[in-house]
Amino acid sequence: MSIPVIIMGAKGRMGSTLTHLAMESDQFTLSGVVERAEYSKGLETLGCPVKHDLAELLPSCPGATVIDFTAPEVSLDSARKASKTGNPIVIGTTGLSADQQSELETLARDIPIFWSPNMSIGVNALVRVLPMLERILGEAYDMEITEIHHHHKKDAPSGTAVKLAQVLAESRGWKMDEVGNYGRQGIIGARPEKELGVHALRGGDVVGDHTVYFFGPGERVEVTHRAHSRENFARGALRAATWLSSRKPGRLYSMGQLLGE
Ligand SMILES: NC(=O)C1=CN([C@@H]2O[C@H](COP(=O)(O)OP(=O)(O)OC[C@H]3O[C@@H](n4cnc5c(N)ncnc54)[C@H](OP(=O)(O)O)[C@@H]3O)[C@@H](O)[C@H]2O)C=CC1
Ligand SMILES: O=C(O)C1=N[C@H](C(=O)O)C[C@H](O)C1
Repeated sequence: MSIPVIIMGAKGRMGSTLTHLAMESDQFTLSGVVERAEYSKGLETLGCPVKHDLAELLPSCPGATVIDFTAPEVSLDSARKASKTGNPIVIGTTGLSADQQSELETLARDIPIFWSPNMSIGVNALVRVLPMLERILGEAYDMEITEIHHHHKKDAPSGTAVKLAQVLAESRGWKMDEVGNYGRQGIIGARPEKELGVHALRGGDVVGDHTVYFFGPGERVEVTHRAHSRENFARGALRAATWLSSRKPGRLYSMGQLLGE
């Protein structure tokens, strides 16, 4: 069975990767793409409808899954539009505010919505194993996270770093809004024991690196994930679209459920 998909932001880094993978695969049908008018030149060669507003496409694509890697306000708008027509939606956009996340959760009661800040299997495997590492090493180990991304990236820290920090903080019984330290400068004094540093580096064309550090007495453990290409994110999103097509609404789904919590 072929899964019909609509790609938002088809000229973007993730949008174009998704569009090409969906076109190449017989497991997906490209029902249409959406891109802003000034950037949509060339998309007509895809041989599917090209629109500038998702709302123009949805009524003619019942059941098609929208895949959206754009910007927070755009993804939220896509979810609102999809909720009017009942289309499922997979969102990979990061940098959503707490209010935007909570609106997604509300919309997910009406339509199937999947949102993950990182669609790679590797990072989601890390999400699983980090609490175990944290428990084994214990509180004597200071935790810090660094992330490196290309110079075009708009949000910081990355959605993945935010997720990894949440997982580590929860494992230690901490709250990120109480212990998070996002970059250091000046005479800051000694590092408090109850702190979790998250630091963003930007430059060049780095696809996405994340390192979690556990600094302990006389040693340190470093766990690194490096994405080599955007294809692994896109393949994860297409896998999510397939998985979501047989899910009912009710809760905001993520990679945890897809991989079997
Ligand atoms: N979850 C995951 O695994 C991953 C998530 N991401 C996240 O995905 C998001 C996008 O990243 P990336 O692809 O690098 O960014 P890009 O800027 O390359 O792509 C975003 C695209 O969306 C387009 N867009 C903006 N507004 C609209 C609109 N109203 N209608 C249609 N299209 C629109 C942009 O057009 P324009 O250029 O005109 O603004 C652009 O083409 C980011 O939040 C990033 O963090 C990225 C990789 C993996
Ligand atoms: O913007 C990107 O490129 C990426 N964004 C995601 C994030 O913010 O975590 C995932 C990946 O690291 C690439």
